Amino acid sequence: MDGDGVEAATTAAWMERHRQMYERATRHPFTVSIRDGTVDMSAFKRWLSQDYIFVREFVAFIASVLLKCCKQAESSDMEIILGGVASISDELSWFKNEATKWGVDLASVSPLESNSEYCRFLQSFTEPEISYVVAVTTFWIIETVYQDSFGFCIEEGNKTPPELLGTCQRWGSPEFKQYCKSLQRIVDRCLAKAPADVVKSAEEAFTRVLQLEVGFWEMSSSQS
Ligand SMILES: Cc1ncc(CN)c(N)n1
Repeated sequence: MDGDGVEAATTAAWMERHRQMYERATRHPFTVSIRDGTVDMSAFKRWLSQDYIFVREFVAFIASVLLKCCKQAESSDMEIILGGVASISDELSWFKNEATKWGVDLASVSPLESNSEYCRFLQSFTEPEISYVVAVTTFWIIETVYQDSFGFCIEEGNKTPPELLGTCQRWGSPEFKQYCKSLQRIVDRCLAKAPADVVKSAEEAFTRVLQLEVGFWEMSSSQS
């Protein structure tokens, strides 16, 4: 509690507690190399093709968050999460267009190990035992890592190659930042009412996403 008796936001406290891990996920050498203009284009293309596979799995994940939301949450949450479902269709088309632009054949791509691991994690959310609070926390931090990572690539002083600005704006835009903020408000509201064991599981999911995101960037940079 702060001096006014208001509960400090839990997500802000986690960001502080796990700051190093958060920085590793959002200031990874791969995305920093986009910002400083030294990105290896074969790594970029690998990221693009692997992320297309990820996003296809992410569709089912968001659908599972929406389902849990409809069963357990306030109706205003549903409209925000539904916005995420709507924009994912656009995201898939975007990946297909980019792949054509970069000469990447999406049909011949198989998931690399770190991607498969992340996809298995997403699939685990279809289990009905996983609560809405943990699921929406996971959704928020997955989106936030991309928002922060790519937002940095278009901040002042960037040397991002012009042909990659569209990619960075996709997740770094002020609109997407606002979307992530609205998810964060949902998460904080839910966590404030959740029992301690659920808050603990949500924090574990938060740190797990940060690890998986680092693994995803590493895989993109090095094909491991
Ligand atoms: C690995 C990963 N993490 C997050 C996002 C953002 N939807 C993404 N496309 N891919």
